[in-house]
Amino acid sequence: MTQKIAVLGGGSFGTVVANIAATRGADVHLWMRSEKQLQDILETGINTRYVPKYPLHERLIPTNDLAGAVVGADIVFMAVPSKAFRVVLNDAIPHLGAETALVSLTKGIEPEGFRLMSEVLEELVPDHPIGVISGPNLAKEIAQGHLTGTVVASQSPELRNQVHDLLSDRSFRVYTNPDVYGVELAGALKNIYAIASGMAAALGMGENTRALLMTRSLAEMSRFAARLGANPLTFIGLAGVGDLVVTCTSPLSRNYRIGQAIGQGYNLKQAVKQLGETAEGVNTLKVVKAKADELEVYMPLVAGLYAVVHENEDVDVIAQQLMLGERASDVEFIFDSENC
Ligand SMILES: NC(=O)C1=CN([C@@H]2O[C@H](COP(=O)(O)OP(=O)(O)OC[C@H]3O[C@@H](n4cnc5c(N)ncnc54)[C@H](OP(=O)(O)O)[C@@H]3O)[C@@H](O)[C@H]2O)C=CC1
Ligand SMILES: O=C(CO)COP(=O)(O)O
Repeated sequence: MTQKIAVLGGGSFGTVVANIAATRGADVHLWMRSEKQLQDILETGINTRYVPKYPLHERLIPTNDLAGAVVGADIVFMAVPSKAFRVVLNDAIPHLGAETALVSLTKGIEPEGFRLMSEVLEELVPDHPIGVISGPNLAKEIAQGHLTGTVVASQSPELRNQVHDLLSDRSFRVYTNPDVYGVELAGALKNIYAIASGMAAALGMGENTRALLMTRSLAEMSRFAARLGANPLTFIGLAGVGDLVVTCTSPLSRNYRIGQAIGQGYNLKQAVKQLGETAEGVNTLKVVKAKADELEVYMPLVAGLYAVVHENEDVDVIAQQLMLGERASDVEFIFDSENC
């Protein structure tokens, strides 16, 4: 039987995931709040605002009727920014079927209570199968057909297989992982370091410096994640290293572009306005800085970036302090295991 899929959020990632599912034979309802955007897609067959030049499959039905999109859906994919996640989910809940699975595509953290999106799902729809998707997935590259790998994480093997079968195609490879928290945390945290990398690029860093920054970012994010109970090994997979590499090197990443703009001398407000799209890392930086302070986790890159982005400290001064002040152990999990 043909699956019914709902994707809530008509931005760049929601649109490409919806289109892949439609191309794979599902009936896909792509919900967006904007009437103007809906009319544009109905007229042109393209989401010109978010993914121009990407023709949408005829099985993809754009809509702004949330109830109609969700009713009878086998899977609901949540593709709105984290700040809108809870509100949109609450609106969807009365229309969910008893068996409907929910999968988050969102890479952010709710500030109140430091909740990841899977935790919001667990809180609000505890009886439904839930999962997350994360990985090196620049939406615009997926739209161009570049070979891409993603990770679906869920504690339900059935849901992992269902999403794998739904979305796998010649250019989109789906890998699976049971570590929901680690996969999701990696996707949220790397946005912070993408901002740092964009900033360093604007300041003229060399390739040695880029390698240093990315490797120390990985050390810092896995240290934080391990403290919160995630499996640090998840961070060497696609959702960790993979996503860190792509967002720390590509100007297609919106977080990287925020960093670039700040490195060029714009303030945060100007950088965000110029971007005009979602850059989750700006808020994630705030939330993670507060959590790291609370838990006393050593995160010098987060602390330095926070000072520049949110406290207007001078970027050159902080950049110098950062690398000079860092602790000198390379792979600290080795030291931990040797009890040094
Ligand atoms: N783009 C990418 O390459 C990837 C993005 N992600 C993650 O996916 C999530 C969504 O990002 P992305 O698609 O890129 O974002 P975009 O900025 O491209 O689009 C955001 C979408 O969410 C909608 N939206 C925003 N606020 C609300 C709200 N309160 N109620 C309803 N709809 C709302 C916007 O509608 P409107 O246009 O009306 O404002 C728009 O359709 C983020 O967490 C991001 O980190 C994950 C992997 C890849
Ligand atoms: O998460 C992404 C790629 O995997 C998208 O990154 P940005 O949100 O920085 O564009």
